[in-house]
Amino acid sequence: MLPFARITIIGLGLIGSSLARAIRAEMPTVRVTGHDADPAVRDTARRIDLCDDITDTAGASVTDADLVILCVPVRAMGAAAAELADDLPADAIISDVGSCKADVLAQLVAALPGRTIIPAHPVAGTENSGPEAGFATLFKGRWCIVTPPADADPVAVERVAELWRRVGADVEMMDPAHHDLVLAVTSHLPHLIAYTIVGTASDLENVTQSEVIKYSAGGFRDFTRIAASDPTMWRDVFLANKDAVLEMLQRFSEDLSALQRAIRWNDGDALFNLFTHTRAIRRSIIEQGQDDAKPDFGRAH
Ligand SMILES: NC(=O)C1=CN([C@@H]2O[C@H](COP(=O)(O)OP(=O)(O)OC[C@H]3O[C@@H](n4cnc5c(N)ncnc54)[C@H](O)[C@@H]3O)[C@@H](O)[C@H]2O)C=CC1
Ligand SMILES: O=C(O)C(=O)Cc1ccc(O)cc1
Repeated sequence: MLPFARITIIGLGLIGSSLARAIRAEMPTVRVTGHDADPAVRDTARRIDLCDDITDTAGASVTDADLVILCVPVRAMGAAAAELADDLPADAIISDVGSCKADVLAQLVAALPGRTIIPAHPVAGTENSGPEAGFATLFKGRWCIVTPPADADPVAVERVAELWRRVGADVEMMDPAHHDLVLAVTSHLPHLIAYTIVGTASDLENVTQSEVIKYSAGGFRDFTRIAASDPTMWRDVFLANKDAVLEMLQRFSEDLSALQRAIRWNDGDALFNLFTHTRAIRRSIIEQGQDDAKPDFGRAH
């Protein structure tokens, strides 16, 4: 049985539009309604026939929904939820796709007290944004981490999990705070490092911009892809997951200082031992057949 019959998607960018496409591809009888705060995004969504219906107000999009999924930047979640609160049916489940979970849960609980809130995070994406960047297969073979509050209704949790399985994701359950720590080191810190290194390279006085572009082979080129990610989305992630990111950044800075010291003092053994260890980690990921599908969130499209 289908987990939901009428799904509303709020925010029709990369993730919202991918979800709309995936639901229509995998569950064609489900009615998909969309809303976005940006009129230009609504126009595009109508032109590309993204949903069965696109509404001009958030309230009109949820009146008969049995699931509402918020796909807006993480610091906009509370405002987006508040806007539809008065029109949300009593038995509707509300979920989201935000990249960090504890702060978003707090926003949703404050905006929708007493409602059934089952947050989730599809660990799948690209550096692109907007309704035309989405694609139906984005979630296939990717993790979706569901982070229900401690007292969540297990039936509601299972329905949300089943939705994500239907669009191809492998579902895991996690505590929101633990999710935020794990993702701080596996996703948020790598983005921060990419933004930093691309900024550093572009600021150098004695290396020209054209040299940076011309010789951006290998590693640096990968960093430029990540550093092209959406500024609004990532500003919000770092501010909403501040504590976990700062904790991981502290550890990273200490490890970077240790490497700096090893280079300064010609400690080849320290460098060799670390690089041997990290190579073994990559190889064990590949042996488990997960190099493309799970831990590396950055599959290029
Ligand atoms: N981009 C990625 O790779 C991934 C993003 N996420 C999460 O998904 C969410 C959406 O990200 P993207 O789709 O990439 O962003 P996006 O920038 O492509 O789309 C966001 C959309 O939300 C709309 N919006 C903003 N505030 C709104 C409001 N109050 N009401 C209605 N619409 C509003 C914007 O107009 C925009 O069209 C974020 O919370 C992000 O953390 C999760 C996994 C991967
Ligand atoms: O494009 C990439 O490399 C990503 O890392 C995509 C991504 C961005 C944010 C998420 O919360 C999950 C996945």
